[in-house]
Amino acid sequence: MALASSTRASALSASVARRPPLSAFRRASRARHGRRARHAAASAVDTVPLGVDGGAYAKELASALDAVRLASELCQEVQGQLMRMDEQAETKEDRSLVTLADYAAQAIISWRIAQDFPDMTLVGEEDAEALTEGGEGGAETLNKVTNLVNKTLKGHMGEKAPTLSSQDVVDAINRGQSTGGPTGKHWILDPVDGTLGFVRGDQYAIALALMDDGDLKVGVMGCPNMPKTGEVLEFQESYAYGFSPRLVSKMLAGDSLGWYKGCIFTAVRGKGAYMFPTDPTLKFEPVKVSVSEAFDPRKAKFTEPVMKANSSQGFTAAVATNLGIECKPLRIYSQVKYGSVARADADVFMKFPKAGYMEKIWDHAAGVILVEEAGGTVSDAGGAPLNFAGGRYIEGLDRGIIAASSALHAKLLDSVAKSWSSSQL
Ligand SMILES: Nc1ncnc2c1ncn2[C@@H]1O[C@H](COP(=O)(O)OS(=O)(=O)O)[C@@H](OP(=O)(O)O)[C@H]1O
Ligand SMILES: [Mg+2]
Ligand SMILES: [Mg+2]
Ligand SMILES: [Mg+2]
Repeated sequence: MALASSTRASALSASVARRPPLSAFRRASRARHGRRARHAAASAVDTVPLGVDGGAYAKELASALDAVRLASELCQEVQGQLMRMDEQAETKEDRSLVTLADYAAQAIISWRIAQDFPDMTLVGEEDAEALTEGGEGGAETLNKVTNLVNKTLKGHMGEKAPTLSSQDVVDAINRGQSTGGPTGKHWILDPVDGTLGFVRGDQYAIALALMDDGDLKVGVMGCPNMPKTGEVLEFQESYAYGFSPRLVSKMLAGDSLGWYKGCIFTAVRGKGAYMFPTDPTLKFEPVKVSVSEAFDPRKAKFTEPVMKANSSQGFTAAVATNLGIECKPLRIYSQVKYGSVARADADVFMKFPKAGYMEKIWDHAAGVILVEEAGGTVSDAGGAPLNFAGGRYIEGLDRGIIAASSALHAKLLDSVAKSWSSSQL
């Protein structure tokens, strides 16, 4: 299967052709979500667990949650195929990995949000160029992506599910080519963040955020392999398969009771951050999540990217030592790292990419609002908040990204400054 470049902007289409009647989606959504559906006037609002308040963004939160649930299910299926070697990852022109799931998750999320917000704009990681200009291989991939999207919709909506054409799927993916900006509402999407973790059977995240007039307002992050119990993250295992007896006993030591892994996080500006199971049939109350309170350097943990190529692990080790942290780093693929800081599995997150690397807004948007709403602070290495309104990249980023509880953030900033000047000597 040959895949062509995904970097050149493709022709855009603002709408998905043959959109099914909204009422069909709403009826199916109600049927699927059973009892709660009777209380809700608007369609997707029934998907939001009781106690999670979307405030002025209730409709956007509901839509985002439904979209991320669809994509989570789809990704789990593809990860299973990858583990069984029925499918394989491909390499984009920038040498990064891409799978059927990256395309299909962007398509299904884009399509789902557009059902509720037909004029929405989306800053998404993927484009469909490799599927439309990749010759026979591209056509074959597009066919598989389309089948995956339709199968997932059918699983959720039953007979009422629309059948999207390949062109619908291409249009939905390419809607993600927006450059965002400081005015109006823009959705920001990483359909599969941590694709390397995804293909290795490990952690990944479906990361969706809404920015309104330059400020992040909503974040929904699906983490289908994230264990409910934080300390389990330290075990280097294949989260896509069953767990080893050692890990299961560790998980059962918590109060998991049927919810061992699979977490969705939601955050709405001013309304807090919550976690509940990815699997909608598990009826657990949403848990309000908060960053770690006290900082005890002997017990503190910091989290960072797995790959040395993505962040300087030597520099972060120096910062951690300066803070007095003794534990080895918790290296996790994807924005699951932000989730682990938000629910206090880790106290600190750091990422220091190579000089010249431009961070993309979809790699951080959902995670940042999640940590902020859990009581934390996220900034660049100079202490400035990240700028999500400057286009597809985080403009003006000073060196790297750090996150911690608001109290610890000041100390962290100080340690970064000290370690930076000594590393320059
Ligand atoms: N050179 C370089 N430096 C820094 N960051 C890079 C680099 N190349 C890629 N990326 C982006 O990193 C995203 C994955 O981040 P992770 O934190 O999951 O990295 S790691 O695999 O744990 O090391 C990854 O996101 P996905 O493509 O969605 O997986 C990339 O956008
Ligand atoms: Mg990628
Ligand atoms: Mg990413
Ligand atoms: Mg991605």
